[in-house]
Amino acid sequence: MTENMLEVTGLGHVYRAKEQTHTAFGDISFAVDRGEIVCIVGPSGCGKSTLLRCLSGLLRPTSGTVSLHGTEVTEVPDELAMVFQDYSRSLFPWRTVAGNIEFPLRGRELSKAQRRERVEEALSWVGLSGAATKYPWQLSGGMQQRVAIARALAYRPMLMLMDEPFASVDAQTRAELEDLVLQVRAEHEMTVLLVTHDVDESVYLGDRVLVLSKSPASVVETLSVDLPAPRDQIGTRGAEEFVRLRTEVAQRIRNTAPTS
Ligand SMILES: Nc1ncnc2c1ncn2[C@@H]1O[C@H](COP(=O)(O)OP(=O)(O)OP(=O)(O)O)[C@@H](O)[C@H]1O
Repeated sequence: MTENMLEVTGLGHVYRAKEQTHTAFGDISFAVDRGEIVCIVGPSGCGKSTLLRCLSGLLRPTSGTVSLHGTEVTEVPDELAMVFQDYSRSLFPWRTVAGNIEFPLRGRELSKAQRRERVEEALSWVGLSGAATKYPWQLSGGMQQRVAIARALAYRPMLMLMDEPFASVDAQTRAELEDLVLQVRAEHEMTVLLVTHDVDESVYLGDRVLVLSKSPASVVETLSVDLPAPRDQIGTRGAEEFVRLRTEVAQRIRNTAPTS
C-alpha cells in the first residue's frame, strides 16, 4: 500500500452561471495510495459531489490538477468506475439489469462467457441474482442502487469513486454492501474514494477519513483509521478505538468553519 495512485493538487472549482459565481472549493490537495479506502465527509453542500466529479474527469476543475498514476486526468480514465448518488439517472432504462452491468465490460478484454460470469458474480454479491432479466424501472430505488454498485464492482476498476452509495438502501443491506466493498477491495486491490454523510460508516470503511470544511471546502483534517482487519460490523463498531475515532470525526465536522 505504498504506491501513490491518485494525486490531487490545489484543486478548485467555481460554478459560473451568467452573472453569478459559486466557489464549491478553492484549494484541495491530498494523495491516495493504491488499495486504500479513503472516506470523504463534510457538511452538506460543502462540495463533496463536485470534488468526486472533478476527480472522475467528468467535470473540469477551474484550478489545480488531478493525476492518476502520474498522468493528468482530463477525461474519464478507463481504469475508473463511479457510483453516483442519484441512482434514478445512472442506469439505462432500456437495458435489463444484466445488460446494464455487462455494458461497460464490453470495453474490457473479456470473452462473452467471462462477461456473463462477471455479471452473475456481481449480481450475487449484491443479492440480486433473481433480477437479471428485469428492467431498472421494475425495481425499487434501493435495488437500482445495488445494480449500479454491481456494475461498478463487475468492472473491477483500479479506482472506484462512490458518492453516498448506500444512502438509499435499508440498514441491513447497507451493512452487507459495506462489507462487500471491503471484501472486493481486499480481493482485487481496488482503490476506493467514498463520500458519505454517515460518520460511523466513514470510520468503519476507511483507512483514512478526509474531513472537509463548510463551503467553500478545504481539507480540515485527515484521520488515519488504525482498526484491525478484517473489520466486523459488531466487533469493530464496539471497539474503544472506533468510538474514539467516530467522536473525533463528528467533532471535526461540527467545528468546521468557512475558510474565507
Ligand atoms: N451545477 C451547479 N451549478 C451551480 N452551483 C452548483 C452546481 N452543482 C452544485 N452547486 C453548488 O455547489 C455547492 C457544492 O455542491 P455539491 O453537490 O458538490 O455538495 P455536497 O457536499 O456533495 O452536498 P450534499 O452533501 O448535500 O450532497 C453547493 O452549494 C451547490 O449548490
